[in-house]
Amino acid sequence: MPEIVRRPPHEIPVNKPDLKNPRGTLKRFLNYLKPHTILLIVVFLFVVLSSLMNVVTPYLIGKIIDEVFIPMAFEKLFRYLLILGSFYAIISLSFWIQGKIMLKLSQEIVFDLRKELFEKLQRIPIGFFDKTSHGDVISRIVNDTDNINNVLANSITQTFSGIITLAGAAFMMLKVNILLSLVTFSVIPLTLLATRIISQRTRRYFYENQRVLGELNGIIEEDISGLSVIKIFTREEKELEKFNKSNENLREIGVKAQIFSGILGPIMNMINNLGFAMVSGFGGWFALKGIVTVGTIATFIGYSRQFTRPLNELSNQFNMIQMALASAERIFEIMDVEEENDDEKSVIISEAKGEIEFRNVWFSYDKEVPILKNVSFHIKPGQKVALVGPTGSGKTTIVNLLMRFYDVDAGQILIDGVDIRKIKRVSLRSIIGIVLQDTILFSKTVKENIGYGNPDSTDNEIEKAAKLTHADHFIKHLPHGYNTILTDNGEDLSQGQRQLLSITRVFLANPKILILDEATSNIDTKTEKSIQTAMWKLMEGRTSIIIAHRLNTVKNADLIIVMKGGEIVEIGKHEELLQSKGFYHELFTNQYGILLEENES
Ligand SMILES: Nc1ncnc2c1ncn2[C@@H]1O[C@H](COP(=O)(O)OP(=O)(O)OP(=O)(O)O)[C@@H](O)[C@H]1O
Repeated sequence: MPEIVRRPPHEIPVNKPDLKNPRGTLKRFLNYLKPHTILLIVVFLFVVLSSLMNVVTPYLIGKIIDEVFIPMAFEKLFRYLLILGSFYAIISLSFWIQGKIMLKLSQEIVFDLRKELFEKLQRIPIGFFDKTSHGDVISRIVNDTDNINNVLANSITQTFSGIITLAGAAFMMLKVNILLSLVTFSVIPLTLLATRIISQRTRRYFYENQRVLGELNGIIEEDISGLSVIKIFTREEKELEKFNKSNENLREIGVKAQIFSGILGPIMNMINNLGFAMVSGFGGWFALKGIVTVGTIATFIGYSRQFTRPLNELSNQFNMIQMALASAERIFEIMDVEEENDDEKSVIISEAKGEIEFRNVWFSYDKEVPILKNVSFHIKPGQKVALVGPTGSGKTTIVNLLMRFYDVDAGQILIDGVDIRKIKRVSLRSIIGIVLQDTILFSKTVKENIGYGNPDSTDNEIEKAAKLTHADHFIKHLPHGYNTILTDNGEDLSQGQRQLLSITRVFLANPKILILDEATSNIDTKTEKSIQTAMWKLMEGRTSIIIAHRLNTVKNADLIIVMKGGEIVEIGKHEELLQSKGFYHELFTNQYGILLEENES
């Protein structure tokens, strides 16, 4: 099961974003916004409109008090109320419109990003996943795009409107009364200080909270996937202890995080109230002295509220934008991975004969420790070749190279005399069929799974193939026969049944070259017999390489290639190799000693 690297939900980063190239990333990201320039301008205009109108409302309220209530000139009241009411209505409408546009736009952009990422994944060489965990890639496609979505939908407009409101309110205040402006501004340092101290702590606790949550998720995930092993080794108590410790940690840190984040609101309220009190106190004093009007005091009470809100929010929004940039950086990292590109002159092999040759092949996964050392062999069309050797000797690596999941460091691999680097990958891979030990099936119907490599095949062809491999028998007994939907890699089938399906799938694809990884695990004898029969049937008329674990296979093979430590140590037929009493003989008597004696007797 792939390890899923959990990144936090959009609001709280696990780690502080570590941006490598924020400018470059931003510039590149803006390209995704370019097609939506007109809509963005519309949104921007609405943001400016609503923010400016918002800034004017306290001024209007002050005016109503000074011009309507104080002189008791109520005939003007209706006009003012109409203006104020229209302002509020336009502000709300504008918020609604900008929110709607940004929501739609962010979904569209994220849809494109996810699509581009997934398409890219199909073109990335398999070697990429040796260095990057599956979980990390999943996290980039799901969580990082989600971060961007949230910032696009909310933070951009909020940041703009925050800046405009701050600047607008400051401008209006200074215009109306400088003295009261200074009184209102005097709480700014307190607001900034409180936000800074509390946010820093809250963020730290939230980082920690997410880390422990990730740890707990990891424990649960591992426990569920390894449940049978836990039970076999009776480790339930220990696992429970581990879980309880992590759960307790999460509780403690969760309480701290929530308490601290909850403190900010009341403290800000207190500072706001202090601001109100100061504005009212000084305002009253100034009013008595005739420096300001009562309306001006009301105006300033309104502004002091408008002023502190963006002050609190802007730093938060800035953090979110940074996080989204970090997410964009991680997404672009995948988009920049070098792709599997075919050489321009590469060819398509339409009628393959199935001849395979490895010529002095050297290969290493990390370009340091050689895994295959000067491997050479030649397989004639239609030959059945068994690949044997101890674990880690390089058998799977040979298959990986033949499929061009990796390229050789030195030497050549030829199919029908053509270097495989000169064959288009799609063509190469369609010549070769693989049946792996760890069968991969998809959450589709049995029928679709069998026809996976051959989507145009008819129901008749699928059933015919299944009959030939004897998979038909068990498929018919499934709840919905060929239309049964398999779940979670065919978890509801036995291992043998999964293998029979995978053999049938390759059968239908009808490749010229076949690679079979024989199952080593215990399958009941009846199914094993079916699988063996199916495999031999599949091999008819095809060049086959079998990573062999069974005596029957090696005995009946046309050629046996014996690997040891990345080298070919012997090549020959079963009897010849046994007689020469070399490594094959040793391997056999060690591994299959009893079987061999039984067979010989
Ligand atoms: N993706 C990889 N990255 C780095 N090293 C790898 C990778 N895959 C395999 N190796 C290393 O290459 C060597 C050969 O592995 P390979 O899987 O080819 O052996 P094998 O003969 O198929 O073994 P087994 O019979 O156990 O399947 C091993 O030492 C292994 O650790």
